Formats: sequence, structure tokens, C-alpha cells
Amino acid sequence: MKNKSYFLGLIKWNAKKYNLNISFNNPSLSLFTDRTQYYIIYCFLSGLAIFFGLLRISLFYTLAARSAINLHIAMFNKVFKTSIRFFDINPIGRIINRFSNDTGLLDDIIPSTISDFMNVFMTVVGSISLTLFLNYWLLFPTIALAIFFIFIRNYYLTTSMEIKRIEGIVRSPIFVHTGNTLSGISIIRAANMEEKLNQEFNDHVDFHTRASSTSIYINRWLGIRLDSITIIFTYITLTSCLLIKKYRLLEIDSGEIGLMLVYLLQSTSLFQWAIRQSCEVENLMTSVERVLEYSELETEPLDKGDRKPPTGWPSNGEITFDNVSFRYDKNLSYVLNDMNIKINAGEKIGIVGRTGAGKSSIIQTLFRMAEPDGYLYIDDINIKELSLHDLRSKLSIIPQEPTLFIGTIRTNLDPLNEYTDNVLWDALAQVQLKETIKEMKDGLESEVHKGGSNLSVGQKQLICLARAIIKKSKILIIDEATANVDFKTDAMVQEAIRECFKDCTVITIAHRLHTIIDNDRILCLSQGRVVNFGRPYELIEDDTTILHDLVFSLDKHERVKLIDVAKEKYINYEIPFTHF
Ligand SMILES: Nc1ncnc2c1ncn2[C@@H]1O[C@H](COP(=O)(O)OP(=O)(O)OP(=O)(O)O)[C@@H](O)[C@H]1O
Repeated sequence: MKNKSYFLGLIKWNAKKYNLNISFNNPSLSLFTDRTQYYIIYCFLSGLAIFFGLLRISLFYTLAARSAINLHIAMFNKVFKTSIRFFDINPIGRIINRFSNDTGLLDDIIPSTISDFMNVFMTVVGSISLTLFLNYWLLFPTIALAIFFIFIRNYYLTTSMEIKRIEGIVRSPIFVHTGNTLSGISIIRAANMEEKLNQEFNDHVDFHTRASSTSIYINRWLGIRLDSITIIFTYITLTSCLLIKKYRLLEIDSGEIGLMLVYLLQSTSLFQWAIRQSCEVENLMTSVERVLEYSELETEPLDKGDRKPPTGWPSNGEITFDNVSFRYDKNLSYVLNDMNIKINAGEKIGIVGRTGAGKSSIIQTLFRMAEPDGYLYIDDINIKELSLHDLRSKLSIIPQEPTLFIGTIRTNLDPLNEYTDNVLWDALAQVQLKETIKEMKDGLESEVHKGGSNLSVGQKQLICLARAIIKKSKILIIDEATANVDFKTDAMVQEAIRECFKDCTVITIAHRLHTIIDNDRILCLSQGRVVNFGRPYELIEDDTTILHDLVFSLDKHERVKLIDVAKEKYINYEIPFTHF
């Protein structure tokens, strides 16, 4: 009843304002003779609008921020735990692109675009509803124009989404190129390749600009069509109102026509903006799609295993390959075939072979970077029965590129903070780094820059070695660095390995023969197959072996030195080997 009174009061006020001849004999109309009440209602409604507006914005942005955070966490967790194969087939620039650009869009642009779209869309819907309410004849042209508009919008979207996708793809090479250029800046300068690299960078930028400018052009294409639609709609509204008035098809007065036109003209630009933003939201959803793709990656089952290894495993370090084959992916061919070898506890094994023979793939097999076929035992436990975490935590590796993390010497030696200072200093002493680290201002707390860039290659290798000593693994795998370390450091590393790991099984992927020539046995690989496996001197003496070929391809001085070392080792150490 009260609502009705307010409504009648409003009509009365409008009637007075526009000088309309309406009878207000109804006693209820006399309720609103005082304008103050309308101001109060107006203020109340404005207050409600502000309240709900703020509530809507805060709820919406909180929700958007939470979604972005959750998506980022999900993507990070999956990428972090996914298989190594993923990093083989996805360049680092592509991954950075998703973590930077796509996540950035998710954080800033997508929420504001959606909010903007909803705002403007509701305003446009309001304007059109009011127009249709006052002049329902406009329903027919509205439907016709809506169909036309949906057609144009879909036509635009098919192209623009594809262009956005291409834009995302061609952005990645810019990141890759920049990263590679920065990491190899000294080599580029030394080789005087700045011009070439600059040209390559410009080419990548050009590709990206082509895609992004096409995106802008098709946006303009859409804009022109949308403007045309709104102009046609305004024209039809106006003409229809004039015709309606002339032929008295509807009771409509000039005030209402004015009101319709004001709203329609106001919504002309808003209409275009609403459609553009709706398309933009769909386009931007490709970023959400890309983030979702990474957040649904398959992860390695790190903690899943059929068996828990006994404490102290592996106590001997005996490794048996029983018919082991390995490939990097189900769709690729095998790179190691039917390996049948037994490495005895505490043996020092060197692996040689031409490039691509499968030397590094043996490491991938031991760490189960992809699942090998056959049976691979360490101290009588089939490693395929263990969880990846249990397996990997028991093996130590010194990779070709010694990896150090941003942090301190301490965090690099003992990332999980499990050992005392004494243990860390002892390990540093064993690799002859104690004095060097002591001389640093902050000792164990001295800073290590990204990738250990403030340390020499040799020092990085020695820190990796100290890390392996601290871990006390029974099995050490060394992917010998191809990067040149000076002779003295190399000798120091070799000596440290011999001393600190004399009771451990050490497998060395050799790129230089002098580092493995005094090993107990040498495994020769060719095209992923074991060709020879035996004592170095025996293999050198046999002119059908790969080691013989490798040794005899060296100059005489080197060759004689290697043969002497192998012979001495052969004469002095007789170890009974069990050949599998
Ligand atoms: N990540 C990978 N994905 C797919 N195939 C790979 C991968 N790494 C190596 N391969 C393939 O496996 C085979 C053996 O490579 P591997 O790196 O084990 O040889 P290698 O003897 O260590 O060579 P190098 O002495 O040059 O390091 C090669 O044919 C190589 O193309």
C-alpha cells in the first residue's frame, strides 16, 4: 500500500514537472506534497546503490584474486613435480611466458575486464529494456539486430581467439632469445655476434608485433560494425516513435520519447564497449586455458612405492642391470637396449662411448627419470618397487653442469638444514675448499649468486662433491664436466673423489679418458648397447674394443701415459669380478 503511494507520488511530481494534465483526486496522492520525502527516497536508493556497488566490487575482486592465487599455486605445484620429459619438450621461455604474462593477465586484466563488462552490459540491458517497455514495437528490430550482432560477434571471435593464441605463442621466443642472449653475452661479444643476435631479436619482435597489430586491426573492424548497429537501432527507435505518434499506435508522449533517446544515445558507446569487453573476456580466457593446461599436468608419483627400503639402504652399492632397456618417452625409440651388467660393491666404473652412445641415459635410468623396462637392482632391491623419493634421495650425482642455488654456502651444502657446522666444514676440508670458504667474509653464510656465478667452475664442482660427501651416499654418479677446468682443479677433484668415495660405488660418465683410465672396469657403449665391459688394460690390449680405438686415436704422448696408468693399475690391483 505504502509502495503504491510512493509510486503515485512520483507520478504526481513528474506530472507537475512536465505540465501534464493528470487528475490527482485520489486522496492517497496527497501523501506526497512535500518534496523532502522524494529527496529522502532518492538518498536512500543512492545509498543502497553505493552499498551494493561496494559489496559487489569487494566480493568480485576477492573471488578473482583467490582464483588467480589458486590457479598459480596449482600450476606451480604441477610444473614443479611433473616429469623431466615436460622440460625436454617445452622451452623454458614458454614456461616463463605462462608464469609471467598469463598469470599477470589473470591477476590484473581479466578481473577488471569481466567487472567492466558486467557493469556496462547491465547498463545497456537497462536502456534497451526501458526502450522496449515504452515502445514494444521495437521488439522486432531489436531481435533482428541482436541476431545480426551475434553473427558478427562470433565471426570476430573465431579470428580474434586464434590471433590471441598466436600472439601468446610468438611471445615465447622473445623470452627464450633474451634469456639465451643474456646467459651467453660474453661469448656473443667475444665472437662479435651482436649484430646477428640483434637481428634475430628484431625478427622475433616483428613476429609478435604482426600478431598484436592484427589483433588491434580486427578490434577496429568490430568497432565499426558495432557502431553501425547502434546507429541503426537509434534511427529505427526514433522513426518508429514518430510513426507511432503520427498513427496513434501507442500512447506515448514526447517526454518518454526524449527519455528513450537520451538512454539510447548514452548507451551507443557503452553498447560498443560492452561487446568489445565481452569479446575481450573470451579472448583473455585463452590465458586461463593455458594456465589450466599446466595446472592439470601429470606429476611424477614421488611418494608412491610398493616397498620401503630398509634403513641404511644401499649398504653395499651393488648395481645389477637385468635386461634393462630405456627410452625417454613411450612414443620414442629405445636409447638403451637389453643391458645386462653387474657393478660390484665399491667398484669404480668408467663409461665411454661416442657421442649419443647412451652414456648420460644410464644416469636417467638409475634416477628413473622415465620408467625403464626390465629389472634394475641396487643391493637386491628392484628400484622400480621403491618410491622415486626414496630412490633419488639415496643416490648422489655430480652433474655435467654443477648446479648451485641462490642462497649461502651452507644452504647449498645442506639444503634441508640437517647437519652441524662441523660436518659441513669436514666435507669442505675433504674437497680442499675449507680455507677458501674460511677466507670469505661470512664463511658458511657467504652468499652464492644465481647459478653460483660468483664461484669458479672448479669451486662449484667441489661444492657439489662436498654435498655428496655430506649425504654419505653409497653410490656416486659423476657426469664428467666437459667445461674446461684447469689441470690443477681437475686433479684436485679427481683426488677428492678417490679419497672420499673409496668405499663407494662410483660411476663416471667419461669425456676425458685420463679421469677413468685407473678405474676398476670400463663400460663401452655404442648405440645404446653394451659392447665391452672389462679392466681398462685388457680392453686397451684388445684391438677390437671401443676403448682401444679411443686410446689409439690420441697422440702418442697421451696414449703412452694412459696405457702406463692402466697397466700399473692392472698389475697392482687384482679384484675378483663377477661377470653377469
Ligand atoms: N631428453 C631426451 N629426450 C629424448 N631423447 C634423448 C634425450 N636425451 C638424449 N636423448 C637421445 O638418447 C640418445 C643417447 O643420448 P645420451 O645423451 O645418453 O648420449 P651420450 O653418450 O651421453 O652423449 P654425449 O657424450 O654427447 O653426452 C641419443 O640418441 C639422444 O638423441
